[in-house]
Amino acid sequence: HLLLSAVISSRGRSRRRLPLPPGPKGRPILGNLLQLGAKPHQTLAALSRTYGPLVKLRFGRVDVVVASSASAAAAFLKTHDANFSCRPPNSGAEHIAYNYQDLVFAPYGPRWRSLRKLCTVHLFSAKALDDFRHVREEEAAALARSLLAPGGEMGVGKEVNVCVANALARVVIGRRVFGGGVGREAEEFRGMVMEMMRLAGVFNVGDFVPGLGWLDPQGVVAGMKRLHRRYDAMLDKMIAEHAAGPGGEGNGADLLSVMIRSLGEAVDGEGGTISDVNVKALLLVVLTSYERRGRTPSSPIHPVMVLQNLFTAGTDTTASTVEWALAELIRQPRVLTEAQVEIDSVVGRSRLVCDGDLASLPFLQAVVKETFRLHPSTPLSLPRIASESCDVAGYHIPKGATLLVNIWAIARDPETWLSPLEFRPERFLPGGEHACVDVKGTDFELIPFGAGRRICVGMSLGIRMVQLLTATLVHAFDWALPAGQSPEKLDMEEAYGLTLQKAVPLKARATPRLDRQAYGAHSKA
Ligand code: HEM
Repeated sequence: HLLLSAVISSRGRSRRRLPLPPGPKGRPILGNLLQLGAKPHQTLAALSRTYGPLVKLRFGRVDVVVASSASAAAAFLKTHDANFSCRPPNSGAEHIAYNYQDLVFAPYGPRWRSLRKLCTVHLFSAKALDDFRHVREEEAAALARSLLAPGGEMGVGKEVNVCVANALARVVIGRRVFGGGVGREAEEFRGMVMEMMRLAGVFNVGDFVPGLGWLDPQGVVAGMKRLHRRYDAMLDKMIAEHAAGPGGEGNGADLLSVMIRSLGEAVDGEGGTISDVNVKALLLVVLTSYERRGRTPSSPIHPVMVLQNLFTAGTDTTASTVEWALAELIRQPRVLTEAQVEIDSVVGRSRLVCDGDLASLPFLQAVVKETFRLHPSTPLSLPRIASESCDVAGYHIPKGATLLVNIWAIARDPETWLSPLEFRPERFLPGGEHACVDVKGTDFELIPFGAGRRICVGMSLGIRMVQLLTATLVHAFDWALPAGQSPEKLDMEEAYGLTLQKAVPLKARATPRLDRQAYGAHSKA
């Protein structure tokens, strides 16, 4: 047996190593970091036009491979997914994610699995989505009512953000967070999430050239530390209010209540159960300030970390997708009218859209898919790391390489998409070129939520929320741009961050188009 292994391994050694994927030459020390520019997803897309769908770069000391076609993405996220199921170390995980103690950055393993399961069962399963549908409907109705208030043009993104944050908060901590709509607190929260996404989107020199980390030339680490303190304070307040008792949904079905109840069964980093954890004591620890940094990977799952993940990953992604959808529809009045006609025919004009209507609105669903295609909220997905070296599509991928999947470029690939830059929902309708394509991680030409083991955990909720809110805005209002702005000239420029914002926030005037009483009622007649 030993002899056999020796023969196999010597054969492995003597086999010629495949070449690395092609890519531009980098500079000394920083490699290709300075070539990324202000919109790395666009720069990387341009590089893939020169070098092909698999490009190799070097950021400081780190090898980076970028996949920019559906088949390259499938090779990594399907064929080799197990080897790419961890995320690379980075300053964000250290300074913001409580030293990797969260769900987004946790190494693939038992702790990650138990966190994911907890969230899936209580928030994102079909049953959980059903149990909380009234929450989404009530918050969508509150959004519609807030838009009724007279007052000229409004920032659509801000309004939607409050709505999404409240809907999420009700299922996660059992209460709304911004009772008063767009106000100081809501603005501050949104600012924090946007700052987090901006900082997390920066390719931080210190992550790639450890020797330069102390200089923090882009100010990323300093910014993250500042932000971390503000986040901490906000989450502590949320948890304290939760612990203070009644006033929330009241039935203890929210995720925080569930987590507090189930902490005793939580799985630690080594795969064992922590059965002797006193839940009450743990909650107390949360409520009094304590040293969170430097916790070892075997520490128990902590509610704060998961809450932070869910609020950060769930609000801006969802809200900015709705903002992009509305901007596209305002730009193309024909498509907006078609969506309104469809919803009117199913819902009428005497009530708002409800969750149960969505399945009967194929055109609206196609509008949402087309928005996810052109404006995926995390254009470079979230990075993965090669746990071992491997061969992909005829190239050698070294161990420790960072994988970036350019889901933005894939969804605009002219090899796959007809008139890729046109907003044309019909492509997803029966008879269209992509009639059977969905966004759920199996059709690699459209993977706004990523794919494979670490696909977005909140995908089911994200899709429902974007559909419901887009449908509500389209059905309940006619939309007009501020005087002097023409729809076809609407600015659609992108501002890069971990999430892709509209560089110029959409401002528009909403005119109600339903019966007055509809804005207070959303149940099926
Ligand atoms: C429009 C909506 C959304 C989009 C486009 C989106 C996109 C993504 C993408 C691309 C990833 C990386 C997947 C990968 O590595 O392959 C991700 C991960 C994640 N998303 Fe989302 N997301 C959305 C909404 C949400 C919501 C509503 C939540 C929760 C409330 C959420 C929570 C997460 C978490 C926790 C992860 C990390 C999962 C892991 O590492 O196991 N997302 N998302």
